[in-house]
Amino acid sequence: MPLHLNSQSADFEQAFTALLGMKREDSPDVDAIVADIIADVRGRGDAALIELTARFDKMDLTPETLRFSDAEIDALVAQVPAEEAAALQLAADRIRAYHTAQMPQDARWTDEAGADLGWRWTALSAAGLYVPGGLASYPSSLLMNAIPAKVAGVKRLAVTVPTPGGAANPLVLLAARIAGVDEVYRVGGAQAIAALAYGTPTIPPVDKITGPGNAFVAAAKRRVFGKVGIDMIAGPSEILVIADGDNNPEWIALDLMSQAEHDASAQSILITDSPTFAQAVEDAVERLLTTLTRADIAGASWRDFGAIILVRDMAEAAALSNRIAPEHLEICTADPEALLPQIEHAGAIFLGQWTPEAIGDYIGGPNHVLPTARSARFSSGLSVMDFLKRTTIARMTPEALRAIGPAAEVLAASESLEAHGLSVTARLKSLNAAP
Ligand SMILES: NC(=O)c1ccc[n+]([C@@H]2O[C@H](COP(=O)([O-])OP(=O)(O)OC[C@H]3O[C@@H](n4cnc5c(N)ncnc54)[C@H](O)[C@@H]3O)[C@@H](O)[C@H]2O)c1
Ligand SMILES: N[C@H](CO)Cc1c[nH]c[nH+]1
Ligand SMILES: [Zn+2]
Repeated sequence: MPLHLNSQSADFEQAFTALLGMKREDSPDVDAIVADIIADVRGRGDAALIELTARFDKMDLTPETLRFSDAEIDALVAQVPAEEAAALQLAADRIRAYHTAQMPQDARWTDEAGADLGWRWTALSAAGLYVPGGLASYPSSLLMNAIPAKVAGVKRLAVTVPTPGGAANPLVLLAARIAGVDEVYRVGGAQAIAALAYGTPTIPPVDKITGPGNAFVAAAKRRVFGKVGIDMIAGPSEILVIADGDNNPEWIALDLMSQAEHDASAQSILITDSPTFAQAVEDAVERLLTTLTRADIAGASWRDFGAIILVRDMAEAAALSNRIAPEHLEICTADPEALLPQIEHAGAIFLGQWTPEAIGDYIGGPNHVLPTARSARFSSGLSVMDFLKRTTIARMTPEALRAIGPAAEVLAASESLEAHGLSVTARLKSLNAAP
């Protein structure tokens, strides 16, 4: 049974705070292992990659076979059924269009002092994308990471994917091809992250690493941060549905289960003002859990981390949602647009009963790599901005320097930084000396 909370009950605040503080991830002590793996890859390059891949992925590689050849990618891509290829292509087109609209503008203007100011955006030179191996690998996640990078203008994009026992997912290779990535390596885990960050003779280093992975991958990303940029450390998936009583309980139950089936540590929460509807959704979930393929995972997630919260009205629902700051928020009310301005913290918002969260996972256009574990309070989902840098630009004319330079001299003196002040003074003197 999921947790049941009622905003009117005396112990609500205590129970809700406990819900917010729930620990949903094991953090096994992998850091020492990862530190050794990174040092090994830095020291021995490809030889370490080959040895670690034989140990962890039961696969024999040579420097020549670390990278998928074009012919190997062709052969795998040819195995993908036409219907799946068409769906992946449509997803890619829509994700590309959405992220193209996201591109920020350069700016340049002259202010009242005559100073020419602005900024410009430029892409990272090279990015690395980690794609988790085995059954956990999602071709949709490859598109969600690679397409924003391409749209931003990243010239080189390298993908690493473990292929345990030699098995590769053809859809992942097709997704790479559709996204325009042809540099794909058969390495995984901390060794892949180390190779992307520090480079080996076969894998040139990148500037930023994105993509999800297990505890070893996450620990390695934390360790290489600083040497390279990283996106975020994604936690188990979350969905919060705010729904009034005028919804189909079966649909809402499916939406809750759509994230529960990702991971036994995922979290699905329903907030509603209707006790009858709450009961109907709970009954619908129980029915679903007798048929869903991944009922074991979804059931564990619902039982251990699921919650149903009864509130007085939708304003209260919005306030609680803001405290939860969910990765995904569905607003299934008569007028979702009316509630939207009250929502301050959510990774992605889905409005109305015709917008199941799964549309956002695959085909809507927005990115599905989103902040989890309440980090939507201070961060956003993956976007073109993750692959761009903003550089400021300033140009003074003599008039502008005359107008604002003296204040710089004063501030430099106040910080006892003589050369700073003199660099302005020298120019002002030359201006004053000019006939
Ligand atoms: N979009 C998403 O957020 C998303 C998508 C897919 C998967 N995931 C997550 O990715 C993870 C997939 O995990 P996975 O393990 O199947 O694949 P993975 O690719 O993350 O990890 C496989 C690698 O882990 C390393 N490894 C395994 N055991 C090790 C050990 N004892 N010591 C050192 N290294 C070891 C190996 O190098 C192996 O190649 C899951 O946690 C899943 O939740 C998230
Ligand atoms: N919902 C996941 C992120 O929270 C992304 C995903 C990939 N495939 C299906 N769903
Ligand atoms: Zn999903």
